[in-house]
Amino acid sequence: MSGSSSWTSFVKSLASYNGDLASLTAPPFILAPTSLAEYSQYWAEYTELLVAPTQIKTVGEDKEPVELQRMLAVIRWYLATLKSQYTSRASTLGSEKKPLNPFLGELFVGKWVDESDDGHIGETDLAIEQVSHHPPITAYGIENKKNNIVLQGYNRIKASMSATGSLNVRQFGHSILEFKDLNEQYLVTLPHLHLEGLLVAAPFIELEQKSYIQSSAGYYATIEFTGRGYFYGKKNSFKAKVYKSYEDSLKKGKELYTITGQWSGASNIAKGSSSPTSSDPLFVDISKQKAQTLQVKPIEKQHELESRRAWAKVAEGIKTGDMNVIHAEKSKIENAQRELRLKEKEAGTTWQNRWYEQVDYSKLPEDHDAFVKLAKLANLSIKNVPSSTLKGDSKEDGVTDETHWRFNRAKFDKETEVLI
Ligand SMILES: CCC(=O)OC[C@H](C)CC[C@H]1O[C@H]2C[C@H]3[C@@H]4CC=C5C[C@@H](O)CC[C@]5(C)[C@H]4CC[C@]3(C)[C@H]2[C@@H]1C
Repeated sequence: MSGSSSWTSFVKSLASYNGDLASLTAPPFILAPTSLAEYSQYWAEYTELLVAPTQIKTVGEDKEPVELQRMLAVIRWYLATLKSQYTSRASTLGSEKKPLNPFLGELFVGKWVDESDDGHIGETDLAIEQVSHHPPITAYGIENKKNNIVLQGYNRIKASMSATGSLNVRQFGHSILEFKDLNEQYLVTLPHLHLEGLLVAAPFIELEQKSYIQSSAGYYATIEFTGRGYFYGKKNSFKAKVYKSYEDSLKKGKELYTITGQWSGASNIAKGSSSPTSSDPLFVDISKQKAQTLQVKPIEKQHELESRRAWAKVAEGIKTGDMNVIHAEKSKIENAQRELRLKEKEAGTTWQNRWYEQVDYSKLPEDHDAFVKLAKLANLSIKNVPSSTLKGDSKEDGVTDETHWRFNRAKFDKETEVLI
């Protein structure tokens, strides 16, 4: 591996890693020429699967309620997002890479056009904003007007090195998926992950523990992740269990369905609590689904806050492996940011978020939006704690903060300068 000596010294620096990823000067070959702000596009690369639940309106031949069929279709979409989120760099760049650290107010917008043969998907628009720099928080809003779908969420991570040299990453945030014509919403929480292969300069992600999906129709799913592990096991493995409600998940044998396989490939489904085998019906084969390419304006047409324009020179330096250019161009961006913060401090102002706002649920009625109701149905904490934290879990003890980032769709729809 080129630059293995610089990697060795880099790995040594990991030993004193203090949790702030930006503090690490990783060698060029491990740097992605992409800002972390872009990563939230992975929530909607499979627009066919994102839209599919809204196409289910009648009871199927197996007489399953439409809401249950839609829950299964949402789980298919969720699995596809995992493949995008956690394997895209490995499949395009050869391994996981270190993304650029977004600056406050960095924007990333784009659209997926309808590639279906009957036009049932319509256009899907993406609006990402780096809403916080300390700590780094990315908020995203995805709109599919034709089927009246809004997907919004935000992401923050806390990273730490493990004694065995892998990077443990806990995620904060969640996604809220709304099918407005059906008056149906879903709360989707995030898995924890760790990066293996750091010591051999070929890092890749494995998901771990659990994430949850709660439907406003009551259906509740747990998705448990296991990696290659020590015993025989395929990478990217998961087991999903679908219940009529959270309460049913506490009782033995109440699974409506069990789904097992690889979230990046094929999975099978069986009714009830028994784990399906490959002779059971195929649930989905994500590797056979087509991810769509996001359409992003050419850099010369972008606003100065837009990610690919702002980072263009740094990205060029990463592509040519020129550490001097990377350092010089990154410093320009960082110095400009320091200047901005200084001016704001002197003027007694703070940076105004553009399309997102912090919502403090402790000050709002429960039915302010779908979040509190869905979290309660799923016995999930509404506090600002790591995603997928259950209500009453030790992580939330003492935390009083109930603020979360929310998409202000009206502001985005009124946007005149940063256009898709
Ligand atoms: C340990 C320090 C270091 O720089 O090591 C370099 C190595 C490439 C590993 C660290 C970086 O690995 C990257 C992977 C990134 C996650 C990938 C996907 C997602 C999903 C998305 O929806 C939210 C963000 C998230 C969790 C990324 C967070 C940042 C990660 C862990 C990068 C690490 C700095």
